[in-house]
Amino acid sequence: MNGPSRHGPDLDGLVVSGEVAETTSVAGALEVNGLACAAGRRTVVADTSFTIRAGETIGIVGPNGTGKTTLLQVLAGVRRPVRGRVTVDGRVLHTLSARQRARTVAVVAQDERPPADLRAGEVVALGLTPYLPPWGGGSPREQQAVDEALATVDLAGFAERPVHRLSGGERQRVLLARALVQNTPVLLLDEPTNHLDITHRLELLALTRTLNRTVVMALHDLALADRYCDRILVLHNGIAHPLAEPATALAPAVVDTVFGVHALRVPHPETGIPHLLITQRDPTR
Ligand SMILES: Nc1ncnc2c1ncn2[C@@H]1O[C@H](COP(=O)(O)OP(=O)(O)OP(=O)(O)O)[C@@H](O)[C@H]1O
Repeated sequence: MNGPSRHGPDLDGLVVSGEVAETTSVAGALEVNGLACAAGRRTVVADTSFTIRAGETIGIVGPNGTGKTTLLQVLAGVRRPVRGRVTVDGRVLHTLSARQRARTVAVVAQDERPPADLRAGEVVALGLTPYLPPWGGGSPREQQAVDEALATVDLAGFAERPVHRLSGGERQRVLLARALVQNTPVLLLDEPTNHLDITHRLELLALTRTLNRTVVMALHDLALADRYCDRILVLHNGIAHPLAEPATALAPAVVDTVFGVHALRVPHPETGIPHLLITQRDPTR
């Protein structure tokens, strides 16, 4: 993905139909207090409290069905918590209007499928909706924001391509571009590397660290979470472990208990940067 500016696409001061998209370099602090989340009738994450600093990249990991998506939906404000509350920069998320929320939190859901008859550029432009008056849109400035976002995710020139003619990975990157033009202080990504080839997988994770916004993402690949996240939240058996730096959150004993696999943190032979090596419990297998 092509070297983004500080905010991904350059939306600083973007004037959209008379409104200025608000950008604040230090926004996006998230406070979670006594949160309990349920899927259907079942509480999947109980009594969780943590604080995310503005600009941090946070990974949520846990085995299948432990509540990563459910927690992200609550952090996005689209699912109500059973108990507790989420605040973003001091404002209680679930009391915000839909428009205010859409200016605060952008989401790329798991396996999201935009309408097949839209073009890629139209999908990205949906991210500008929170800044538009009714029936607004389509100005050259907005088109420029869409084109810049597409270039950021390495899809320059794809604006006119119908969504049904995109590959799974290209569609995933279009959805990320939509979230980038939304220009929110908080970005929530549910398994964002699904469908991506290894190049775009690594580029996406590197990109999240250059956006100067708070990124919270559910990830299955523990080695990538370890490498690219400032801190990690591990979900297991209905509880969230304390939010901690990767070396603590994914210590070998924790990985063994939660995932039943063997973890070893080894320095990369060329760079010396620690990498998490995951094998079955019997490392010879
Ligand atoms: N609408 C629903 N009604 C009842 N139970 C649900 C509903 N949606 C999800 N669940 C259950 O809630 C639990 C948490 O689901 P969730 O999708 O949040 O987990 P996850 O950690 O994201 O899983 P995965 O890693 O498989 O994507 C699972 O046991 C799931 O079966």
